[in-house]
Amino acid sequence: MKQPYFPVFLDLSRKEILVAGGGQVAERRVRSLLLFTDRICLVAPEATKDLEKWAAEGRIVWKKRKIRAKDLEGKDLVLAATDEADCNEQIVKDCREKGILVNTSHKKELCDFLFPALAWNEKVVAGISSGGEDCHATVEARKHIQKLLGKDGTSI
Ligand SMILES: C[C@@]1(CC(=O)O)C2=NC(=C\c3[nH]c(c(CCC(=O)O)c3CC(=O)O)Cc3[nH]c(c(CC(=O)O)c3CCC(=O)O)/C=C3\N/C(=C\2)[C@@H](CCC(=O)O)[C@]3(C)CC(=O)O)/[C@H]1CCC(=O)O
Ligand SMILES: NC(=O)c1ccc[n+]([C@@H]2O[C@H](COP(=O)([O-])OP(=O)(O)OC[C@H]3O[C@@H](n4cnc5c(N)ncnc54)[C@H](O)[C@@H]3O)[C@@H](O)[C@H]2O)c1
Repeated sequence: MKQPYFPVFLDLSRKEILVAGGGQVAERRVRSLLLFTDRICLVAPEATKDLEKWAAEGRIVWKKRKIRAKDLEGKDLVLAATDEADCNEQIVKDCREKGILVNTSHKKELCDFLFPALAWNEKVVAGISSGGEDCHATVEARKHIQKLLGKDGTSI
């Protein structure tokens, strides 16, 4: 790894999270985040079936429209996951000005933090990263570690 990233384990229970975009990447990240918090706000004109379901169940708040700068107010952690690079980059810029930690799914160099793959059981949570260099290696490692932890970690 050229630049390994230091893993931190955040208490998300009092943090406000914003996810911009409602596609496959956003769904995967919300699925992971729902293990740790219910303070998730999604902003996207369209969303996948599972995201829609979580919104209907009240597990996340869904603002069904394009992102606006005002949506960042009061947020602690932001994930830009739209399919519009310009939009993601504007979100990163706005977050930097406001001192909000930001991740964007389209360009690792712009991320304050990387989104890990997760493996877990009742006692242990593992976050896995290749430092952004090889997502496939990360997925393989996640599968091995989940096996060691002895539980199917794919469902919430
Ligand atoms: C682990 C996981 C977590 C999650 O997303 O939940 C995750 N990516 C996963 C899957 C995945 N990623 C990609 C594909 C399509 C591959 C293909 O096409 O072959 C697939 C497979 C799929 O989607 O099925 C492509 C891709 N990924 C990034 C870029 C942009 C770039 O590299 O600059 C592009 C090109 C996008 C484009 O083309 O525009 C960037 C990032 N992806 C990260 C995390 C962060 C570093 C993780 C690490 O350090 O290893 C990092 C750096 C930043 C971030 O996003 O935080 C999850 C596996 C979950 C699991 O199954 O366990
Ligand atoms: N980091 C990763 O692991 C990874 C993996 C695959 C792709 N990607 C990148 O992530 C991007 C998103 O991937 P996807 O598969 O989820 O895309 P997708 O096309 O399935 O979904 C895009 C979503 O963004 C929403 N959107 C578009 N403009 C918006 C705006 N202005 N405000 C709010 N929401 C908006 C759309 O409504 C849609 O819900 C891709 O374009 C690619 O660059 C990253």
